[in-house]
Amino acid sequence: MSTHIGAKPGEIAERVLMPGDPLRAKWIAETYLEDAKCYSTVRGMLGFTGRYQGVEVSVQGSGMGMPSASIYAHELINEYGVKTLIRVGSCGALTEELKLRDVIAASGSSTDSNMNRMRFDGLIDYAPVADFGLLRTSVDVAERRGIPVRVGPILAADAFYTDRPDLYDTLADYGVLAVEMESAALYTIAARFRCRALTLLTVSDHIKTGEKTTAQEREQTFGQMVEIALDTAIA
Ligand SMILES: O=P(O)(O)O[C@H]1O[C@H](CO)[C@@H](O)[C@H]1O
Ligand SMILES: O=c1cc[nH]c(=O)[nH]1
Repeated sequence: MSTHIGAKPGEIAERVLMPGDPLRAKWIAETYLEDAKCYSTVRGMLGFTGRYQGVEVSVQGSGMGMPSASIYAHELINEYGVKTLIRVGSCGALTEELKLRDVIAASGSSTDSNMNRMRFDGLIDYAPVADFGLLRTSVDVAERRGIPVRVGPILAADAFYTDRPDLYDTLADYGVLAVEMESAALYTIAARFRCRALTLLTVSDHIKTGEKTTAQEREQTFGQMVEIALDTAIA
């Protein structure tokens, strides 16, 4: 096992879906994977491997925020040989062009996190981006399934609760669609270790209208996003 994942070598597939919520990981495994087996319960951050349309796929909870997600992405890639990571998360919409439950494919991820400033010595504003092949496949897959997907940039924020909602409006003026808390770190780590990463999101909250889904809905009802992620993972 690695420091934070209790799997033996070979128990994790090369393709991994990564929700923040470990119970969403359980729901995905139980709903979509054949012969799903739990390979890790360390810290309650559940991980499962099973088969989707005959292909081995794993689902690993990553926790909330970039420090937590970075640990799982790093260990999955460097200790378990994972090559493809697709985050399946919830997000807050920053623009009224989006509504609750819309699905987003995040082409790029701005961030207020200091993690990359440290990485690049404060000298470069690195631009974390999705793997183009995965992004393109996800759009094709969604089209085939008849699921509308909005492709565009998002914000990966350190804080869920902000004192600066005005910055969200400014970002929306620059085309940023939504806010979540992991994608910039995921894209950066995947680039660093030459893996492929994509973030798919479902709008769980609307920052402009105040509408929101329940915790149970965030855990168990974002099926369209998961179906796009699984089809993309095995393509
Ligand atoms: O639903 P998940 O994947 O956890 O994603 C979003 O939800 C959490 C905040 O509620 C953060 O992790 C954010 O990125
Ligand atoms: O990070 C997140 C996730 C969902 N909704 C938000 O407002 N922020």
